[in-house]
Amino acid sequence: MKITVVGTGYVGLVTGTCFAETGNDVTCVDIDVNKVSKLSAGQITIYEPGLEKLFERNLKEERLHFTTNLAEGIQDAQVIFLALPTPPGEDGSADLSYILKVADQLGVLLKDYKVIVDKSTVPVGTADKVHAAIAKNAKVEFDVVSNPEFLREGVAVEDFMKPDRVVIGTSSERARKVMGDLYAPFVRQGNPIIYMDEKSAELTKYAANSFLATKISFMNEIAILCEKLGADVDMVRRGIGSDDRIGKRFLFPGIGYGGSCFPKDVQALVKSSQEVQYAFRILDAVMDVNEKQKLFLLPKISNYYKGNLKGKHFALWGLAFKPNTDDIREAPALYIIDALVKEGATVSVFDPEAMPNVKGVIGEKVTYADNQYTALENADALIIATEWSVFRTPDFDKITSSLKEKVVFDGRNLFDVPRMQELGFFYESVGRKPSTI
Ligand SMILES: NC(=O)C1=CN([C@@H]2O[C@H](COP(=O)(O)OP(=O)(O)OC[C@H]3O[C@@H](n4cnc5c(N)ncnc54)[C@H](O)[C@@H]3O)[C@@H](O)[C@H]2O)C=CC1
Ligand SMILES: O=C(O)[C@H]1O[C@H](OP(=O)(O)OP(=O)(O)OC[C@H]2O[C@@H](n3ccc(=O)[nH]c3=O)[C@H](O)[C@@H]2O)[C@H](O)[C@@H](O)[C@@H]1O
Repeated sequence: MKITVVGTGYVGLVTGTCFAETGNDVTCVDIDVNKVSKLSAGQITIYEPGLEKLFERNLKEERLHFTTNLAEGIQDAQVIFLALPTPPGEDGSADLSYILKVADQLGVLLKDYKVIVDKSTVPVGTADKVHAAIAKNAKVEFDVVSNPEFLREGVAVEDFMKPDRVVIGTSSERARKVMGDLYAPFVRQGNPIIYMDEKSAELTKYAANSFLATKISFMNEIAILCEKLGADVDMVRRGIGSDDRIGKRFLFPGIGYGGSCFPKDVQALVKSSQEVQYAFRILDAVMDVNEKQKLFLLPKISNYYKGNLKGKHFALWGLAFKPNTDDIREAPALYIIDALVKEGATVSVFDPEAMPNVKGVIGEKVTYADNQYTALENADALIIATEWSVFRTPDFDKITSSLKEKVVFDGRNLFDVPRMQELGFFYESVGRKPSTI
C-alpha cells in the first residue's frame, strides 16, 4: 500500500519505517528542512535501538522517502498518518494547532478518496475537528480515523512491530477495511485489532497513559510509606505484582515519571474533564505526587550533609528520562541538578546518550564527564537518576577509589541494600532501609 506519514519526529519515523518494513511504499513529510535532508541522506535523527537497521534497509530498497512538500508527499497515498506534535498549551490542554493546520492544507490537496489517520495523542472530539477542517475545502470523499500509538521510547520498534493491541477508531466500513489490511502483518501473532468509534479510541490513549502514571504514583506513595513504617518496597512490589489482576509491570518506584507523554497526557485529560465540568480527582493527586517525587532524593542528600550543600560536588549518573533513549523531556535528573546548583553544589554528569541534548538545554551549568567513572573524580557522593544497564553492575572498587566518601543516593533502586552494606557504602534508595556506614 502507498502511505504518507506527516511529521517525522519520534512516532512518525518509527511508524514510517515499520510500515515500510512490512512492504508498504512510505513517504514521510516534515517541515523541518534540516531533518528531511539528513534522513534523505541516510542519517537517522533519533536514538532508538533497532531502528537504524530497518531505516537503512528500507531507504536503500526505496520503500522509504522523505520530502518537505506535502502536496508531493501525499500523491497516490491511500492512507495519510498525522504524527504531529500535540504539546501542552498554556492552560495544560493539548495544542491542536499543528494538526488542524495540516488538516486545512489537506482539504485543498485531496484529489481522490483517502483515509486520514490521527496517530498523535489527541483529545476526544479531535477526529471530528480534523474532519471539519478538511471538509471545508475538500471536493472528494475521505475518512478520518483515530489510531493512537502505544509505543514506548527505547523499545519502540518492538512495540510497533509486535503490538499488544492496535486500536482503530472509525465509523466508516471503507476506512476499517483499509486500516485492517495495513495492520494485518503486525497482529498475526494473535494480538487483536480493537475496532471502536473515534471518541472511544481517542479516550483509550489518554486512559492508558493516565492509568500507567497512576500505577507509578501509587507505588511511589507506597515507597514513602515503606520508609516510614520500616517495610521494603521491593518485597511489597513482588508481593502485589504476582497477582495477575495487578500485574508485575509499572510497579517500580523511583524519582517520578518523566518524558514527553505521561506528564502532558495526564494534564490534558484533567483539562478535558474540567471542560465537561468534571473534576478528575485521582489524576490531580497523581500529578501532585509526581511533582514531589522528582525531588525525593533531595531531603536525603540534605540530611546527610546537615542541611549544607554549599561547596559539595556530586557525580550524577543518568540524564535521560529513562534508559535507552536520549530524550530529556521532563527528565527528573534536570530537576535534581537545578535544586543542587541552587543550594550551592556543583555537579559532574554522565549519560550514555543524552549529554548532547542536556548541553543544549542547560549548557555549562554542570560538567560533562567522558564516562561514568571520570564523573566520580573528587565527588562527595554519587547520585543515580536513570537506570541504564551500564550502571547496574559497576566496578565498586573504582567508585570507592574515586569518591571522597562512599556515599550513594540511588533514585532507581539499582543495587542490593545488603550488598551495599557489606561493601561499606552509605546508600539511600527509594522505599528501602538505608545502608549505613
Ligand atoms: N514520543 C513518543 O514516544 C510517543 C508520542 N506519541 C504522540 O505522538 C505525537 C507526536 O509525538 P513525537 O513524534 O514525539 O513528536 P516530535 O516532536 O518528535 O515530532 C513531531 C514532528 O512533526 C513535525 N512537524 C511539525 N509541524 C509540521 C507540519 N506542519 N508538517 C509536517 N511536519 C510537521 C516536526 O518538525 C517534528 O519533526 C504526539 O501527539 C505524542 O503525544 C504517542 C505515543 C508515543
Ligand atoms: O504516549 C506515549 O508517548 C507513550 O508513553 C509511555 O512511554 P514512554 O514515555 O516512552 O516511557 P515509559 O517506559 O512508559 O516510562 C515513562 C516514565 O515512567 C517511569 N516509570 C516507568 C515504569 C515504572 O515502573 N516506574 C517508573 O517510574 C519511567 O522512568 C519514565 O520516566 C507509555 O508507556 C507508552 O505506551 C506511550 O505510547
